[in-house]
Amino acid sequence: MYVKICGLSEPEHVTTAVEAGADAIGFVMTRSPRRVTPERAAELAAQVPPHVLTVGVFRGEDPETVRAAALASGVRAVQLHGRHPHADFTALKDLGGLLVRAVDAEADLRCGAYDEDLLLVDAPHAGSGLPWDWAAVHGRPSGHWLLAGGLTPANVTEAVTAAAPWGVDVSSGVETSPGVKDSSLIRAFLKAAHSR
Ligand SMILES: O=C(O)c1ccccc1NCC(=O)[C@H](O)[C@H](O)COP(=O)(O)O
Repeated sequence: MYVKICGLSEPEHVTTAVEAGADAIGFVMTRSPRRVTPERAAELAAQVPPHVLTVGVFRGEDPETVRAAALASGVRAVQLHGRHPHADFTALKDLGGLLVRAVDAEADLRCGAYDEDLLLVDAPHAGSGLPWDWAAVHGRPSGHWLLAGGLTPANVTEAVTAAAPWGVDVSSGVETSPGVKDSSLIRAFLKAAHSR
């Protein structure tokens, strides 16, 4: 099971996630309690070995703003939340990194429909930490896709059984309060997800 830990802002938590076997790490560079500047994301990304994907997370910014932040931070993937048109993905293709399209269950769930490499199927309000009806997407997305939204160390097994995703993504579920990550929760989430 592919696991992405999102919304990291402290070096300690980046180290924990890498050592506990995360496949990808996300840095939120849009309005959020987890927001980091591109410069801070660059410092954190410099700690990450090449086998772990670094992802810049955005919502609603225009492609040029996303491009500038991605280049300044050095992330190897860009994750776009919100109703971005196909053209925004096309415009970012030449960055050379992976493109992640983050959507809710009502959207087009064909991975690649917008030239993205990976689909992230999230709760209607990304980053809220609220669980949703994961079973509603069972068998619907095509290609490589991550399940997100309200996952925790305690419920990730149930969520994976319900939705049968290729991978999972967590942020709020490994926090003690919005934006404050916890190393023991990060380890517990990775252990539970990898036991699937
Ligand atoms: O984390 C945020 O505050 C955020 C704000 C705006 C767009 C995206 C945001 N987060 C995305 C993620 O961290 C994950 O992709 C996912 O939504 C995590 O969900 P959850 O575990 O429920 O926090």
